[in-house]
Amino acid sequence: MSIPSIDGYVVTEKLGSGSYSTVYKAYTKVGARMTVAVKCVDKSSIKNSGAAVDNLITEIRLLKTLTHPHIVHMHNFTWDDR
Ligand SMILES: Nc1ncnc2c1ncn2[C@@H]1O[C@H](COP(=O)(O)OP(=O)(O)OP(=O)(O)O)[C@@H](O)[C@H]1O
Repeated sequence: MSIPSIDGYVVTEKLGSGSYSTVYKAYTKVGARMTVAVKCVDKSSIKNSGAAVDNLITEIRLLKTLTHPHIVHMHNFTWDDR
């Protein structure tokens, strides 16, 4: 996946990748430049796998609710065409 364009963020480099995702380093455009990790899941990579879609939705649902110093905090979630 090429470096994605994401509203509100300047994406600077690739940090790593998982089974269905690529994670990028980015910072917020507005206000203090908060550095974040942006996890991008390519829809085409999961469209034929019901289990992968279920896992993704579970991950999003859990990360929305979990607050713990040893668990990464999800600030934002969005869909786009890809
Ligand atoms: N918050 C983060 N900060 C820095 N690097 C990260 C962060 N989150 C993920 N990464 C990097 O991106 C890689 C892939 O992240 P991802 O969350 O998809 O991994 P995973 O959950 O281990 O993969 P899988 O989906 O295969 O289980 C990680 O191994 C790590 O190198």
